[in-house]
Amino acid sequence: MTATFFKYQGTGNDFVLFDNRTLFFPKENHELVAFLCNRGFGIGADGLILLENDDSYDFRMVYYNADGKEGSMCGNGGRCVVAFAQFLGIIDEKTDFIAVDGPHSATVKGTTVSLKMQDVEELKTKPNALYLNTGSPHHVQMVTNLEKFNVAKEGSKIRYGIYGATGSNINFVEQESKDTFKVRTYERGVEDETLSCGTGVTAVTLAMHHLGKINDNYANIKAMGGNLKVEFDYSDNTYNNVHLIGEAKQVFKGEISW
Ligand SMILES: N[C@@H](CCC[C@H](N)C(=O)O)C(=O)O
Repeated sequence: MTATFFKYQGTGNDFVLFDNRTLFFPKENHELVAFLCNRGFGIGADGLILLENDDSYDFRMVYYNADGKEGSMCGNGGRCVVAFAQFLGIIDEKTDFIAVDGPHSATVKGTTVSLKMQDVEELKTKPNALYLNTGSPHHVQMVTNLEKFNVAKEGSKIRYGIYGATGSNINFVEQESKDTFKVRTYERGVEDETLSCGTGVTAVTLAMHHLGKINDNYANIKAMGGNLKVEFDYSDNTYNNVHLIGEAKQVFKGEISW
């Protein structure tokens, strides 16, 4: 069959998107998803997102990692699917949608999307690191000289060595100033470093607050593919009103046959 696809990116985390409101996409064909995400043989992306109808929300987001398997929540993908929903005329500037980790609200202003993430209660201490779930599982580790750090090698070692078959996304972070952090992420399901990871920079921000490295209720994050801001409130040992804010852009539209 031949289908129209859209390519979006959020700070360099890139996705193939399909409007699947007619449910045409063969969702159980994981080899097809991996092919579409393949940078040599397919369209090329870190993940694939289906926008579908939902009875209770504006739309449903279904997310697959580049390996073809359905993933946990994708923060940058969430921002991209909100921009896509606006492009399709499903929403205006505000939305409530449903994803694998539950409901999300979001607002769009120009190309900037602010996405509300799940509340976070539990941060686990690991040797030299913290582990938390922001919709996806994340290991957060501070390093020095992040620019020279071998993220792919060290990330893969930790992802398989510490977290076993289920795995985790692995974030390396270096503080640049009072409220600004540089972050590089090894993504599970891509099994490589990506240019940015939304649930990852969210996890980094909450972890940095937990470690007393942030005094205010926000952090500016410099990912490899651009800048993001994470805002949050903290009360009763819970991080709530967590927002991931940054650009999400349509890159191109095309047709693909399989
Ligand atoms: N790129 C994503 C994270 C996607 C989820 C992840 N790779 C997983 O399933 O573990 C983001 O922006 O949050």
